[in-house]
Amino acid sequence: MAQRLEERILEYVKQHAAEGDPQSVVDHIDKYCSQNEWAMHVGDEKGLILDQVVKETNPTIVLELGTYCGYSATRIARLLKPGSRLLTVEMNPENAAVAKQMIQFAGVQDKVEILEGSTEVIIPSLKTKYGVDRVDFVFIDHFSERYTADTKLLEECQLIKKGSVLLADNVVFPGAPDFLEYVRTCGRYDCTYYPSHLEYSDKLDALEKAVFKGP
Ligand SMILES: O=c1[nH]cnc2c(O)cc(-c3ccc(F)cc3)c(-c3ccc(F)cc3)c12
Ligand SMILES: [Mg+2]
Repeated sequence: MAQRLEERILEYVKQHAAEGDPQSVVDHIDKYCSQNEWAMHVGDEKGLILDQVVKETNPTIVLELGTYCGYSATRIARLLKPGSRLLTVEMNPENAAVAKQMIQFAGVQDKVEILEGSTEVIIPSLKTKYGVDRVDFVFIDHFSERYTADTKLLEECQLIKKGSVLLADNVVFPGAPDFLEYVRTCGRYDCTYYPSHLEYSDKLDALEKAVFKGP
């Protein structure tokens, strides 16, 4: 029995999912975490909303804050057109190691780059170190306490331009009240609220979409 929950999830995927099939990886993570052990992936219900927003945005450069096991990176990458990239930031090295293997198994490694470190350090280095000019879509799913500061950092670093889409998980549970307040009142975002449920649970949760209108 693997020591860590995240390693048990990876093991289950490797033994049961179809290698090279991102949908199969996503489905098997959902199966394991709804039937065996709860884990904090965005999940299947909120995942369908994520899919819809990714499809309508059709992004070339995606930034994800909070990789965890690579569930949402796999979910997003499976929808990206050829030549597009997903950069995902994870500060926990053990989770990053699991995510690397998960993404490899799913066969989306050519589209996904895992950046190990904290967002406050990595975001300011995206232009210089990772050759990013702008990001078209940001999935915010790391720590709700960092949502507002990192959103302001994306603005200050001029990484988001008119039309860039932010989508934040957990705005109800655990909740991100200052983030909702900021994007809804600063005048620079068009916001949409998507009520849903906490992954693998009947607790209420929601996603917030914030489309940048420009500085
Ligand atoms: O931290 C999270 N990052 C990204 N997504 C999360 C998510 O989708 C769900 C949860 C979550 C966990 C347990 C629970 F009862 C309710 C919600 C968390 C989270 C919150 C506080 C914690 F202390 C540890 C985990 C995160
Ligand atoms: Mg989440």
